[in-house]
Amino acid sequence: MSVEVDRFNDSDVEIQVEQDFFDLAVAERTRANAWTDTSTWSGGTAAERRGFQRIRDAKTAFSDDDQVAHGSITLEDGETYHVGKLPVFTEDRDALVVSWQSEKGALYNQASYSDPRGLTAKRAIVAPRNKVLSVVDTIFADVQAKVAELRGESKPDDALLSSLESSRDGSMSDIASTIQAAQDRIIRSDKDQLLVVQGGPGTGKTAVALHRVSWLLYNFPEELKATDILVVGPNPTFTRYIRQVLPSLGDENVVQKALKNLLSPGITAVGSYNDATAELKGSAIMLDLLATALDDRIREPVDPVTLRLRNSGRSVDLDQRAVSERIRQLRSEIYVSGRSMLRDFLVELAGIELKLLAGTTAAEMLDSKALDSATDRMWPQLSAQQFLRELLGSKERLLRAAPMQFLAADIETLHRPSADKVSDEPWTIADLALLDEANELLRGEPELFGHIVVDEAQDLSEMQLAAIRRRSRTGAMTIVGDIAQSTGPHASDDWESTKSSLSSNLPVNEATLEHGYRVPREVFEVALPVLKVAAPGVTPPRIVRDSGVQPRFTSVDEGQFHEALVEVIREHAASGRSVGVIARLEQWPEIREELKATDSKWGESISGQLTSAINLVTPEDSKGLEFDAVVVVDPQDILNMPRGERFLYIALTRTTTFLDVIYPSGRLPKIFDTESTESESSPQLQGDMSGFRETVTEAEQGIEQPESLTGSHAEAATEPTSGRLEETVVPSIATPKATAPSQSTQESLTPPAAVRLSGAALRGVQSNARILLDELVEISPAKHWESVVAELARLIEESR
Ligand SMILES: Nc1ncnc2c1ncn2[C@@H]1O[C@H](COP(=O)(O)OP(=O)(O)OP(=O)(O)O)[C@@H](O)[C@H]1O
Repeated sequence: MSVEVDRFNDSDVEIQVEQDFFDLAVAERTRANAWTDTSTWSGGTAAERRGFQRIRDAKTAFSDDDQVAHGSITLEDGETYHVGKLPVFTEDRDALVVSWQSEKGALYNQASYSDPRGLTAKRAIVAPRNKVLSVVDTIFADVQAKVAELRGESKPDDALLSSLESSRDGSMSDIASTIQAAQDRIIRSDKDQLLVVQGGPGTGKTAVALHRVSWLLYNFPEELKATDILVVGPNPTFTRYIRQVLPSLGDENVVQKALKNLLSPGITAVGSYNDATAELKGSAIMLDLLATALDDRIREPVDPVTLRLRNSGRSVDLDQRAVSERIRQLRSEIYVSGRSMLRDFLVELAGIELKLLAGTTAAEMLDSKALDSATDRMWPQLSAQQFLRELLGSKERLLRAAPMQFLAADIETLHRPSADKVSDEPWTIADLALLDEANELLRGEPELFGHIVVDEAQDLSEMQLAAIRRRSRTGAMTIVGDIAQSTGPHASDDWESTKSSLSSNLPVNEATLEHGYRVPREVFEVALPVLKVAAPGVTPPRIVRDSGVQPRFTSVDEGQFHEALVEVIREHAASGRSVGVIARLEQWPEIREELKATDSKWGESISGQLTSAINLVTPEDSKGLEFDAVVVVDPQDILNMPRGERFLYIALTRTTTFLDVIYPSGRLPKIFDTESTESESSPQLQGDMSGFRETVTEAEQGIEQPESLTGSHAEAATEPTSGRLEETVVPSIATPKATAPSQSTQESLTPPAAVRLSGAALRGVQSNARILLDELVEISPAKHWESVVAELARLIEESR
């Protein structure tokens, strides 16, 4: 049996020891940064050489203020190693700090309750700008690890908790210092595979995928350069949101692109969701249609081919059969090369016919414009846009190219009148993948990458997956997403079609991330009934933390809706929170008006730019993003979208702490009905918090009506209500489903006032105590509970 105990080791001695170490390491790092040439050094292990190389490459990525190490590990033999983002060596090439990507550095994140990986302890070090403020020691001893192992759970440590509770500023940060063991296994799994990672909202899929990129670059420098890796995101807003993570790990120059910019750079798509056309255009059957349609543009001549000669009224006739024969040979070539070879052949044939005088060439004698037009008549010069426009604009062309399985109705679905000019063509998101395929048929392979990461991959059509697959050199990819958040016209209920669209001869593996880090328990309880309807087959994430803040539901009279909404938004912004206001685009004009009227500044997801304060976000754009506070505007409106339940689930799970749901009076969707949802409990939530989930009895239910909107979440946090929804009514219209405070088990664990623990320390104690309590309750009959209580008291005392 083993137990993990977190100790806040605030002793001055320990802090001074660490400070001395930090001073030395910072000095060595500065000295190493002054080197201009490390190439002459060829000694040491491969890992050390990579370390040196990395120091040189990362010079621009790290400032002197960057924390030189985020923790340390102590091995069973007593050796201690500090772990940081960048290795640091002394002049004698001793490693002072090992990189988190190295084998030794990995142990810091890999060690867990059930598997300490040969560590006796690890220490998290808080040292902003390299000034050591505190250290937290995790001691791996026998009893508690066994408890955790039996429960199959991982308890968030304090470093993780404080990272999760830190406020967000509109762009994602790295997690190198708090990677969890299960995440670490995915980050370091085999390079040569197609790896699909499924995980609920906030389980760290994006973070894991990006850290995997960093790990690959560190460990396979010969095979993978930063420019060999492609990270594909769902839209430019998301790409902007994540773009700082890799540079903050020292990895600049990785290509990070939104799908539409990858497929057809420079073309603005006027996207359409969920219509039959998008669905058909996304299906793999379009691959056949496009190939046949392009081939159909190549015509064999029915008469001799006549070419005019330069500066004379004369021409030369070429044998129609010879030209046709050559065209048949060239059809299998890439389109543009085939055309160029045909043109060369016409010149060659003309040379034979013309019986050239010595010193002259056929190319000189032929009129080049006439030669081009003759070639064009058989093999037209086409851009991808021209080809697709002419195909979609002609039922005859579509009909000739249609594969067997096509119905007449499919032709109608695809057909659309062409715009007057190619540049005016109203391309849709679905067209971009068709243009990409057309480009490949016309010009051959696009730029290839050694490893491709795709985020939010659950929404991709077969055509989009084909476009990604063709950019992969070997098929090695990391694909992350959540089936429950799959919403487009290609929404699927499993990963099978994704795997088969992307597969190569490399192994295909699927991994799952189970723990939800972003969303606190209070919020997930609200999202859970929505998930059950949105994706009944999907297992909910195991939520790792409570925030102590209850979600707030606010009903407002129609006439005052936007005024009240903006008041809620401004309340969050005034507290320095990043705010995501998730509303359908149709609602935006009125929200904008009201924000303007109150002199507020805000960012908009449709422009791709988020701010660290107020942001207007569409449900579609909200995928992958997160904020300190989320305001969901008129949930019924979101439910009315196609796949509305999934969009609502996504919207509700974007917050790290505060959730406001605001709706016009009488429009609270039934899905939030507390009575119908309260009776169904979540096995996952129970699994995580058994014995601690607050249940609301009939007697406890009541109508709580705070007086005005000024009641804040912060107040709710200091005086926790155990009801599921905190409901605010503006103006004073009664809403039926609010609940009154009840005594929660969490409250009963609060230590006496004399024990002064920081918030994170207290939660650490409570969390340890909970695990132990559950375990003891399970194995002890009720008469032994006295000893359980004594054990709790001891734990609290020990953690002071
Ligand atoms: N080990 C960790 N340490 C610290 N923070 C973490 C850890 N794992 C995840 N997080 C944080 O949790 C949040 C959610 O992570 P991320 O965006 O990667 O989740 P996701 O699974 O991609 O979510 P979604 O499905 O909603 O896009 C981020 O703020 C991330 O930094």
